[in-house]
Amino acid sequence: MKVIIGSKNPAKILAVETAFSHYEAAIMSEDVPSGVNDQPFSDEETIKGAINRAYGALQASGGQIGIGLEGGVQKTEHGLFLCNWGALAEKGQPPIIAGGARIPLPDGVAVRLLAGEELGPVMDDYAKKENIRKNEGAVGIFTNGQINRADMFSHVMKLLLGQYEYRKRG
Ligand SMILES: O=P(O)(O)OP(=O)(O)OP(=O)(O)OC[C@H]1O[C@@H](n2cnc3c(O)ncnc32)[C@H](O)[C@@H]1O
Ligand SMILES: [Mg+2]
Repeated sequence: MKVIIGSKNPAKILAVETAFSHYEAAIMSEDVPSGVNDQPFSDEETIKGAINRAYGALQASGGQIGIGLEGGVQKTEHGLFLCNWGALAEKGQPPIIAGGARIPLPDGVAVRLLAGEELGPVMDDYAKKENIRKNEGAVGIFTNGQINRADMFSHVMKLLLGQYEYRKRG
């Protein structure tokens, strides 16, 4: 089985590799457009990004499965929350979709996103580190390392793969 991830982000790639570790799967990655804003601002937009990446990866490759993982934020009455979504695409089938863990962002980060900045660079600036988005992620910083970005996307991947297996059972 050939699986293509629609991103070159190492945290996303690690999550997909971990999820498929019990499969005889060749895992590849391709930088495909999400078709949404670089900083998605709702669950709806983030899901669309994940689906677009999944089908984009499938089309780019001739593989059997395309995976799209997308990060965004969602406004709530309790503040701006991180949101993460995943999609699994198979040719001729509707997408399989799953959501990830969510936590609120501190006001100091939220105001900058609301002013139009992207979370990736804002996080590096806020935490005085580099490439957080490719490593522990915002979720890793604000959970004191309890859940990093790959862990969080690994959970999304299990939810996707489990639904895929259930579909295959018929
Ligand atoms: O290369 P791609 O796959 O695009 O990976 P990305 O890190 O940009 O991730 P997304 O496009 O899925 O995320 C949308 C935006 O949110 C940022 N982002 C999302 N989750 C993050 C996290 O946990 N830590 C830091 N930045 C994050 C990211 O840098 C983008 O600005
Ligand atoms: Mg991005």
